[in-house]
Amino acid sequence: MTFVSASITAIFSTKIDRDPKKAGSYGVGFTVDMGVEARASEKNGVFLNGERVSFPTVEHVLERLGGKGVDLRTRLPVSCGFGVSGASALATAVEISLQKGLNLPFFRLADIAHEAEVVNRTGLGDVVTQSFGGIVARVRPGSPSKSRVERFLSRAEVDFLVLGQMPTKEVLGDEVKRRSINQAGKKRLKEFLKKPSLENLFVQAKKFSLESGLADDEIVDVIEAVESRGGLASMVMLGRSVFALNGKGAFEEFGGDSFSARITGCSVRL
Ligand SMILES: Nc1ncnc2c1ncn2[C@@H]1O[C@H](COP(=O)(O)OP(=O)(O)O)[C@@H](O)[C@H]1O
Ligand SMILES: CC(C)(COP(=O)(O)O)[C@@H](O)C(=O)O
Repeated sequence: MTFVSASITAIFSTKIDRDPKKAGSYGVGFTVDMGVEARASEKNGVFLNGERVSFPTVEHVLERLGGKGVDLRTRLPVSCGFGVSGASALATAVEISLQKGLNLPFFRLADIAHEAEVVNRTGLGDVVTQSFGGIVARVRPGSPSKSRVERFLSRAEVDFLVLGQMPTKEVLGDEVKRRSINQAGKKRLKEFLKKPSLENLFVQAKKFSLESGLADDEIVDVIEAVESRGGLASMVMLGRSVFALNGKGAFEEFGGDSFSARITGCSVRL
């Protein structure tokens, strides 16, 4: 079994390129001790929590490595900003390599998972965050082997509230949205790096979610409710979800599913 952490993006700006190795994103995200477990399978195709699904990002990895099938398990919601697609792609790449005795270097597998994400527009920087682990600032975009990151370790429990899905493909395909995302994302990454504390991550992330236009009224209401009780909160990119420090009490007055997870520096486990 291979486990790969969820990746929660707080701030990002896109770098689109025809070459998947050069495409990616700048930004800041973090990994937690919840994620996706993958097991190589003799059955053809992708199974998610026991059900056969269409998952082109993972199918891309299977094809590239000559794998038959994979059984994925997760308690995380899909398409809600937790980088389930990136975790699934990376965990599948590691599993298939082990099953087939390919002995490929880790960063070769990570680059294949990144390529699968970029080609299918299900993510840009998640696999980079997941390859390194912790609080990861992506200062040079691209595939894991080409990117450059600043990595910070932090001990914290983060609360999450999931209000709904936001298909990554649609947002990344919208040029107008991309323009405001990129403008805000570059600025907020710079401001985070000036003081790379967990608290400043929340401050800059909230500004990013407002300036980029990605946070809707309900998301803003949740963030403000957490703050009014003395916590910190921002929006999970890209999903209708919120992450918070001391958010549990405030979450109770809203619908949606909530759970908590710890930040981890160890994002890939066998
Ligand atoms: N039940 C499902 N609901 C939504 N997407 C699914 C489901 N099963 C598999 N998928 C695949 O998962 C991908 C989710 O990718 P993405 O929108 O990037 O979400 P995430 O934030 O979880 O990475 C979809 O593009 C789709 O191909
Ligand atoms: C924010 C996003 C572009 C998408 O993230 P997700 O919806 O979780 O796949 C991510 O890949 C990033 O570059 O930081």
